[in-house]
Amino acid sequence: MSEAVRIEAEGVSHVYGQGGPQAREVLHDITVSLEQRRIGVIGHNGSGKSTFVRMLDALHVPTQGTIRVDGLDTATRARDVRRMTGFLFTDPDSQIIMPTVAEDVAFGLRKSSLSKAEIAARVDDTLARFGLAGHRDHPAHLLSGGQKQLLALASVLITSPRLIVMDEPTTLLDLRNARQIGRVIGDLPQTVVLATHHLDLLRDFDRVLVFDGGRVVADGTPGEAVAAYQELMDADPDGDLPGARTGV
Ligand SMILES: Nc1ncnc2c1ncn2[C@@H]1O[C@H](COP(=O)(O)OP(=O)(O)OP(=O)(O)O)[C@@H](O)[C@H]1O
Repeated sequence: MSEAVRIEAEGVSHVYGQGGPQAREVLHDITVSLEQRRIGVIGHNGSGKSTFVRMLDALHVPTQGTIRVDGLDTATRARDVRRMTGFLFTDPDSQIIMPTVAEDVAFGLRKSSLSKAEIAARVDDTLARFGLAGHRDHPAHLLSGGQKQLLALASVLITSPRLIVMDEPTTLLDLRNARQIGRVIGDLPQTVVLATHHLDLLRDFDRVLVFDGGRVVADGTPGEAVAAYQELMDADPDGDLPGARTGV
């Protein structure tokens, strides 16, 4: 197993629409240092989870403060950070690039030094692992929502990134496929950061951050974090709550 990728956020704030009439600060002065292999991120809808995890792949850069991934400042070394990071979006349509399922999975290897035969073998293995072998030549956009999420994960994993960041990757999945993703995540040798409302996926995680109103309000084991999250909900029963889904 490779060493965990260290992630350091120092005084990180983020404003959407900075300078404009709609400017809004949605992350406030976050400082955390993460060196575990499995990091969960939970919190209410709109609490800032997506904004934070997107920063780990330099999709957003902080308006104040710095994020370092493996020592690289995401604001100045975005390309290097992206090279080591695989990002899984909630909406799989946003990352399906190629017409067929097999072509989409192979896309990530287009710049590798592998031969055509080696790429084909890797694609076949990956499709089998995600239950997509029977859809090899299927138009990717015609898969079901859940199959598309599996395809998106397969396409990210085939490139073997050192850090995998996932933003609610199980929203469209049925129980069986959500469990499958849970197992896949459990077996990954890489560092994983997972933002999710599926709290059960985090059961074996090393560390879970709880976001509320753009701040990290709790940080601990999955048990501690989920308890803190439930306390938040109890304290604000009329808030805009996602309904913590369990049973995955
Ligand atoms: N591109 C954007 N422009 C302006 N505001 C945004 C943008 N993206 C997110 N926001 C706002 O930032 C705040 C945090 O959103 P974010 O998506 O990070 O929350 P979240 O915790 O991931 O929510 P959810 O659980 O619903 O996905 C929200 O109030 C949201 O409306």
